[in-house]
Amino acid sequence: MLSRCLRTAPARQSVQCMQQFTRPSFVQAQLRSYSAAAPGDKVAGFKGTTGSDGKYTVTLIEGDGIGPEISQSVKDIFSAANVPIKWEPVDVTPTLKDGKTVIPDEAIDSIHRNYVALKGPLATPIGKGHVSLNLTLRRTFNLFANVRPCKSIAGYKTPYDNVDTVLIRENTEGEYSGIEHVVVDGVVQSIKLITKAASERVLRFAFQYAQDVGKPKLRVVHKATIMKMSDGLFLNLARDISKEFPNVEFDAELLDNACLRIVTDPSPYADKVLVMPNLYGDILSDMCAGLIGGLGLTPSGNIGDECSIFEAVHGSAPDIAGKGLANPTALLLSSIMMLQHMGLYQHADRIQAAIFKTLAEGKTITGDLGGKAKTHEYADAVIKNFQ
Ligand SMILES: NC(=O)C1=CN([C@@H]2O[C@H](COP(=O)(O)OP(=O)(O)OC[C@H]3O[C@@H](n4cnc5c(N)ncnc54)[C@H](O)[C@@H]3O)[C@@H](O)[C@H]2O)C=CC1
Ligand SMILES: O=C(O)CCC(=O)C(=O)O
Ligand SMILES: [Mg+2]
Repeated sequence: MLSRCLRTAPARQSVQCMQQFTRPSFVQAQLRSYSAAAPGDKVAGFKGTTGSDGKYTVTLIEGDGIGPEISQSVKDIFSAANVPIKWEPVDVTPTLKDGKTVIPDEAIDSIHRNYVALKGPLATPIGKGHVSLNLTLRRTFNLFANVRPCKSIAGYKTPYDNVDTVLIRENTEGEYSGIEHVVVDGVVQSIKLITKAASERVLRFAFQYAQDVGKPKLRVVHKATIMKMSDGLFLNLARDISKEFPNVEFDAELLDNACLRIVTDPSPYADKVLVMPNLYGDILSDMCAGLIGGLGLTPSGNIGDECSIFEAVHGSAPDIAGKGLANPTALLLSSIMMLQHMGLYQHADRIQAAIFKTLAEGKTITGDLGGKAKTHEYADAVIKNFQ
């Protein structure tokens, strides 16, 4: 890719091309070409290295609610598959420092050290209490792009069997900036912050992603008719950056229309990557999950230049927590994205094949999919399906 960039880019773009080249390996990983990770090897983009035991260390945040149950499934399956990683569990229970919510230094240091983490869902109190730890982690590590793929599961019947969307959500600002204040009693203001820097960063990532994964159409989902300045800036920057990617077809669609059209007929979205400001990606990704069978099935990757954190799209599911009812597939598929990011393609492919086989058989699936299996029974079935 670097040589292509240097060949085709005008001088003013060469710095950008270098930045593209140093983007995390997740994009390249999605090409699914196998690359062996030997002890000490450096996989392009992912900076972690194996220890003397030949294993990578990965930070594990088990999370709240169903988090420990679904994390256990990932641990059991990885252990049965002999994946060469060691988990480093960390506690992210927040503390107050100078009036601000902070995540313990040990957890932050662990992610900095390992460059990669798998995270269970973290609950956020409604209306008051600490700020979202999920957002805090994304901001702390500058995880600027949240990649949320959503694909129909073979054998699991839903109204459409051809859903294949990839949403890339700006992950550090927008409506999630958390800048809110009382203007006068009874009037509050919440600021949607859109910056050129953060927008350009996620847009370039999205164009590059679309090009690399063979979905060479990028669509910006926006509401620049109403938010003329904020979404307008995002959209205009996308138009400008599209000129750097002549091989990627670019267009734009209003958010409300995109919602209507995806639920009416998802097939025109299968050859595109969608990129959008933060809140739109949050909502649209839950909506797409609904089309394939629910939140128990959709993974995500929070991608940064240094570190990346992989997590399910769903939350802590307090309604089913502690009962062994949770579907661990979403976190498992997130861990597959993580393995691809780390260059461990063979392990990723093997586990992924076993997951899809188990779901397609339909004998040992969890209650959200109409089955009767407990979380651990489903995990055991996945292990039995290893080739
Ligand atoms: N990235 C994260 O860590 C996220 C955290 N949250 C937090 O999670 C908490 C609960 O949020 P909710 O709105 O209830 O959303 P939720 O995603 O936790 O649950 C929504 C519905 O989906 C079901 N569900 C979710 N995951 C499932 C799974 N793996 N298997 C089977 N069913 C599953 C739940 O039982 C519930 O009926 C909140 O405190 C919220 O702030 C919400 C979304 C993302
Ligand atoms: O942090 C939270 O409480 C919710 C985050 C969320 O919904 C998401 O990341 O999709
Ligand atoms: Mg959400």
